[in-house]
Amino acid sequence: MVLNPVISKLAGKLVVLASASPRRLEILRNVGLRFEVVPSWFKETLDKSLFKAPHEYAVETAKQKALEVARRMPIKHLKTPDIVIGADTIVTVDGMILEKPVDKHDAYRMLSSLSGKEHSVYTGVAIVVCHEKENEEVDYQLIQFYEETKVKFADLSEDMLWEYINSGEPMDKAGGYGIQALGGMLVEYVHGDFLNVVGFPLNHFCKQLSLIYNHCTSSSDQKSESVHLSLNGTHPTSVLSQPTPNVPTQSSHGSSSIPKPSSASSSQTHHTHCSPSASPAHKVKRKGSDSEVSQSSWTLVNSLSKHTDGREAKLRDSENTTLPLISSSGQLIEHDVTEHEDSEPRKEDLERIGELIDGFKASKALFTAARLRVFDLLHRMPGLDAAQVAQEVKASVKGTECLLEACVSLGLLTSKERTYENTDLATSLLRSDACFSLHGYIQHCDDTLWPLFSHLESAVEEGHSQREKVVSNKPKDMLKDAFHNSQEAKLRFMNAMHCVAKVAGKSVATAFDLSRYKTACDLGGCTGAMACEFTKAHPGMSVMVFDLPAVVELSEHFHPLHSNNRVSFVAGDFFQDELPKADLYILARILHDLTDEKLHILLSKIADVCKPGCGLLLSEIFLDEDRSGPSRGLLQALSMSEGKQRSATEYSVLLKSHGFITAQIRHTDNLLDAMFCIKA
Ligand SMILES: O=c1[nH]cc([C@@H]2O[C@H](COP(=O)(O)OP(=O)(O)OP(=O)(O)O)[C@@H](O)[C@H]2O)c(=O)[nH]1
Repeated sequence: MVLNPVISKLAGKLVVLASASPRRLEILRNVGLRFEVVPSWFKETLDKSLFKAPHEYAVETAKQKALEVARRMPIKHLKTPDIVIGADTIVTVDGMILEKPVDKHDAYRMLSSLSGKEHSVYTGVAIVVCHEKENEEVDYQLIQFYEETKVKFADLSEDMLWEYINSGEPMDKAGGYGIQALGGMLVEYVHGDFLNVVGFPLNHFCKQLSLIYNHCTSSSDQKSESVHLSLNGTHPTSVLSQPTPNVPTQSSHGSSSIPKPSSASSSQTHHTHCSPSASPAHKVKRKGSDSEVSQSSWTLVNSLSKHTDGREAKLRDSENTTLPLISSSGQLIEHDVTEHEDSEPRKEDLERIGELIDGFKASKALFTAARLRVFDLLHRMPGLDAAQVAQEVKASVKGTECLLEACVSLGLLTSKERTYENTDLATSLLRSDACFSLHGYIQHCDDTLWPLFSHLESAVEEGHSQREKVVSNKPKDMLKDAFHNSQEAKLRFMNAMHCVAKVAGKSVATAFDLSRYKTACDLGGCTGAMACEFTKAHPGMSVMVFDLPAVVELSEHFHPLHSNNRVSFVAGDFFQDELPKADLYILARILHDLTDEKLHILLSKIADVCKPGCGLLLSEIFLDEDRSGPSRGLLQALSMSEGKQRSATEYSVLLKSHGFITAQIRHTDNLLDAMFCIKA
C-alpha cells in the first residue's frame, strides 16, 4: 500500500470490523485492508439525553460496538483480534439526533426535517487494540474520535420524498438517506469528508492508525505500561494518551471529553477529539469458569473454555521443542520446527496450524457426540458422570470418557468433579430439539460431507465431485441423491436444510424492508422454514413454497410450520414447470449448486414471470470480492458438484444479465448473506 503505509502495517494482524454496514466494509476493503467482519451485538439504545453533544453519543456507541466484539471474540470465536474497529453514524438537525428510520413514516419524518436545510453528519469511530500478554491476559486500548461533515439538502417535494422512501433506500441509513446512491440527488452541497457521510471517515482513521503504529506503540513495553497505569485506577497517561508532535489536526471541533453515560467506561476516559488516547484498559483474565464482567473497575474477567487454556499449553510445549505431527500412516513424526527456518515460528502461526491439523478431529468428535445424542441426554439429565453417560448412550465407559473430555476442551461441555453439563452453545445449537438446533445439519455433515471430503484429493486431481464414490447411485444432484434413497434419508437431508433455514432465516428475512411485497414464492423452499421466517418478519406477506412433489409430500413432517396459514406449498420442478405468480421470489441456497446452464434457465424463468418492480431475494454465502474468504464458503465449494461460489458482485452481475438490479446487499454474520434485487 503505497498511499498509506500504515494499512500495510496491519497485514498479518487480525483486524475485525465490528459492523454489519456493507458501506463500511466496502470503504475499508477498497483501500486494501484485510479484515474479518464480526457485526456487533451492542444494541444502540444509549440514553441520548446523557450526552452533552451529539458526537459524544456517536463515539460512545461506536466504542460500545467495538468493545462488545472485542470481548465476545475470545469466548465465542476462540480467538483474540489484534484490532477491532467500531463506528456509528448519526445525523443531527434542529437539535435532534437521527439514526436509521424504523419504518417509512419515520423515514418521512427524518427526510422532511432535512428538506431545504443544512445538517451535520457525525461518525464516531472506536479502535480497540488488543494486546495478548504472556500471562494469558488481554489488554485493551481504546482510541476514539469522530468526524463531522455538513450536508445541505435541496427543498424536497412530497412526491420526491415518497418516491425516495418507496425505493427502500432510506431504511438502513442514518438520517434516512444514502448519499452514495439515489440520496445523492437530494444533496446541494457537502462540506467535509464525503465518506464520513457514507459511514466511515477513512482519512481520519488512517491518520489515527498512523499515530498508533508509527509513533505511539513501537515497543510492547510501552503497551503494557499503559495498561498498568490504567489498571491502577489513574487516568491513562500512557504513550497513547500523549498528543505527539505529529498529531494531525482533524477539524475545528476542539477537544471534548467523553461524558459519563451508562457505562463506567467514561469515568476514567478522557479523550480529545484529535488525539488518540489510551482508555483505561480492559483486562481479560482467562479462567476455566464462567465469565465475570466488572466494568466499573475496568477489569473484565472473561471465561475461556478449557479448550483455549489447554490448547495454548500444548502449543507452548511444542513451541519450545518439537511439533508433533501424525503421518498419513499414523506414525508420530518428531519434526523440529526450527530446523529448516531461519527464525523461530511465531506462536500464533503454530496455533493456527495446530487448529487446522486438529480441525477434522474436532469435527468428528462433535459429530459423534451429536449422533450419540450426548447433548440431548445432558440437557435432560445434567451432571452425569462418564459411566452414566456411557450407559445411557450404550457405549464403552473408556471411549465415552475420552469423548466427553474432548467435548469439554472444545467448549461444548463443562465438567465439574468429573460430571458433565452442556455449555450454552450446546444447549442452544446442538440439542436435537432446540429451536435453533443444528443437529440435523451436523448429521448431514457426518453422513454425506465427511465421506466426500475423504475423497478430496481425487476431487482436486480430477476436478469434479466424488459424490458417486460415496452414494450407491449415480445422480450427482444432492437433492436427487437423497430422493433415490430411503424415506429416512430424504427426511434427513430435508432436516439438514431445515436446520440451516431456521438458524439463518430471521437474519435473511429481516435484512431488507420488503413491506411493499404481499406475495412471495420461495423457490426450492424445502420444509418452509425460511418461508415461515418471512411471514413472521413481514406481517402482510404470504409465502408459497415451491419444491419437488416428494419434498412437498414430506414437508408435513416439519410441524408446526403447517399451522402457519400464510405459508402454502406448491409442488413442481422449477426447471420444468410454470412458476407460481408472486411479487417477490426467494432463492435461498439454490444458485451456488447449479451449473451455469441451469442457473441461466432458472433465472430466465423467474425474469419472465416477474413484472417491473418485482423483487428477487437471493441468499447465499457471499465470497469476499478478492475471493480470500470466508472459509465457510470456500470450503463448501470443495464438496459442491456442479455449481460455484460467488461474491456479491458476481451475483449482482449475473442477476443484472436477467434484468434484476441490485438494491441492497447484506452480510448478515449468520450462515447466509442476502441480496435484494428489483426487476427493472
Ligand atoms: O449517506 C449515507 N448515510 C449513512 C449510511 C449508512 O447508515 C448506517 C448508519 O447506521 P449505523 O452507524 O448504526 O451502522 P449500521 O449500519 O447499523 O451497522 P453497525 O453494525 O456498524 O451498527 C451505516 O450503515 C452507513 O453506512 C449510508 O449508507 N449512506
